[in-house]
Amino acid sequence: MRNVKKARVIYNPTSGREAMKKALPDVLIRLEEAGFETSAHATTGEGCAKGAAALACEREFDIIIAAGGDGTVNEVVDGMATQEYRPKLGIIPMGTTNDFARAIQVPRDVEQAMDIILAGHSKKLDIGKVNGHHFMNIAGGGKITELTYEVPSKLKTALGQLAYYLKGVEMLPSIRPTHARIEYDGEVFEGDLMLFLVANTNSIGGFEKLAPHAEINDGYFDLLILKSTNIAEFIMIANKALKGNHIHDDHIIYTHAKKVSVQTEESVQLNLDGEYGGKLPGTFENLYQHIEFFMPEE
Ligand SMILES: Nc1ncnc2c1ncn2[C@@H]1O[C@H](COP(=O)(O)OP(=O)(O)OP(=O)(O)O)[C@@H](O)[C@H]1O
Repeated sequence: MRNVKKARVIYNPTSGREAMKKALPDVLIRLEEAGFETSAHATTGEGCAKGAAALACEREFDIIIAAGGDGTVNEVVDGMATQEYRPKLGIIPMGTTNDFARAIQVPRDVEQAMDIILAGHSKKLDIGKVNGHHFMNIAGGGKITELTYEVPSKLKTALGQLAYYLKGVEMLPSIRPTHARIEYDGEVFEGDLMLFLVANTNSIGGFEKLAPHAEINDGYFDLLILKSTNIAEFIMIANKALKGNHIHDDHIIYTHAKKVSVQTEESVQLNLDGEYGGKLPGTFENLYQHIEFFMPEE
């Protein structure tokens, strides 16, 4: 009997104003027409996409398609990362934030995203791991990064990314530095910092130039440490960051690293791809070319 290839679509029915509910039949038809035996899994809440992705690996699907926002892609990657067999992964960006899709040049258009998957060009990309969780874009900590998930998700949906910034500005006066020790590939920073970021891509919620040298398949993170500043300096550096000019500032350490260990005296939350990711301490490891993604040919 002919060996038919199998595709599993894992989608968040609530993301992007429920857009996938309407798009799903066409997605399934296109996959079937391309020769895939296709099935779909609608997520029901937190952790669901992770479990579905792990199962699709165990059942040896040929491809997985994650349809949703960064949260859904993160869960799918997290579910796949610990599996021995990992199918190729396609993305249909549907969320409020689709930073990772943007990083790999997958447009927020179902037809075009499907064109990319069915064209079949794929690339093995790095992902990050910390304390047993995985991330594709960015991990970070420090009082400022704790802002992002204090924005209620309803507000996030209604106002999109603007909500992050409004909340950020409102919170600025309460941002304090944190004492930390960071070891990165044999070097050490010890001192007060406002935030640290461990970036895998340069696509970070509107700040496209925050980690301007980040390459997604080189086995390295971009590590960015913002040392202690006052509010005026902080705003000045944030403005520079919009253009990528912050990396030469005296308050910034910006370098490459494969492995980064962070310890803090006080309790600091971790942010993984924009969501709460547990607490420090943590050791960030770059998993070199760990997952193969469908993406446009360069
Ligand atoms: N059926 C569901 N109902 C409610 N929440 C869900 C459902 N399925 C998944 N989720 C939650 O949605 C999160 C991912 O959202 P995703 O990133 O795909 O979309 P989004 O539009 O960016 O979401 P948000 O507006 O919350 O940022 C998952 O981590 C999960 O907790």
